[in-house]
Amino acid sequence: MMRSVKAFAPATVANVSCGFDILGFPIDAMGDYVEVTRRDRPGLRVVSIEDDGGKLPWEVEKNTCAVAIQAMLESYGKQVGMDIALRKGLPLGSGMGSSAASAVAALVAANRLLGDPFERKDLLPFAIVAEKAACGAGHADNVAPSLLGGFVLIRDYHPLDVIKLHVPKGLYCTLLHPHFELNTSDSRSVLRDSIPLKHSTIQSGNVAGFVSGLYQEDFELISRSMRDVIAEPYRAVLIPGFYEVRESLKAAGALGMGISGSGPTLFALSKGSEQTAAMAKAAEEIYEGIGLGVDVYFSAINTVGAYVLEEKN
Ligand SMILES: Nc1ncnc2c1ncn2[C@@H]1O[C@H](COP(=O)(O)OP(=O)(O)OP(=O)(O)O)[C@@H](O)[C@H]1O
Ligand SMILES: N[C@@H](CCO)C(=O)O
Repeated sequence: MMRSVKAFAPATVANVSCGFDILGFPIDAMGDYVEVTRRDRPGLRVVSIEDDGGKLPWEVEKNTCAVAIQAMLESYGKQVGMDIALRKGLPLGSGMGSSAASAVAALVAANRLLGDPFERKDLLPFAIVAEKAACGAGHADNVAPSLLGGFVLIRDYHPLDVIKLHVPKGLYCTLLHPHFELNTSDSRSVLRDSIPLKHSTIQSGNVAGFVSGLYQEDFELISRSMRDVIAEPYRAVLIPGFYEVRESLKAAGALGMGISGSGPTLFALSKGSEQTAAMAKAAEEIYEGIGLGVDVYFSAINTVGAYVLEEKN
């Protein structure tokens, strides 16, 4: 019987401009690490949290690692005692799916500790419960790609219908993380409850175009489809320099760009990695001008999702 398991879950870009709450992909560049260790008594404990600046909750009903594992154990039907150790590789409130990565890494580790009773896709509802605990909304467009890898479409939430999409060769992602926090719940609160019919038409056309572009490996179609009329117009005002950075990234060769998840990180897709240095330089100059530090990450699209790093007997 396994005594402890450590797993990694990648950061994710949710929405991908046109797919609000229904589209996302993971990146290779970074993620969260969770180790779960069996204990003699039933019950979960968060025993360590590193690299969170002391900001994350240790309570099992609040930390997404524990919330997710608890939901899994309820479905498993047996209370197994586990100690949970979390190392944050992702900045908080960044728009890179940080709460999701914690939950997914915890689930993959705990599932393996139990001998993998759940298939990968069957862990998703437990991760959604955790996401709801963290930001008030049970959106799956961070947890699903972090768990499954590649572009993932959430066709429906009730019941869950999640589809892994084709990843074209040579598609590359640049992430720009300006140094301030924007919580998902805050940037969801600026959104409208209803959208005009014409916006629904525009958005549906673009999400269909984007998915077709992936399968046809048609980078021009992907580029044309990266437009968001639902969330971006309301959220852009929360992100200093958004429109300037957008113009500079496009001029430097991005296929398209947008807000990663709920921001403030911005992402750009490109064909290959040749343009990424120019994109980063252009954006860095703009952020410097507005007095904001920025971290830049380059990554291929992660196609495998979360994985087990280490098992101890
Ligand atoms: N392991 C965790 N347990 C509990 N809360 C967490 C955990 N990791 C992050 N959070 C919190 O969850 C909230 C949701 O933010 P999160 O950091 O996931 O958003 P994000 O990185 O901006 O991602 P996105 O916009 O892509 O959802 C933040 O308040 C963050 O501090
Ligand atoms: N789809 C979610 C993702 C949050 O990362 C949102 O845009 O609020």
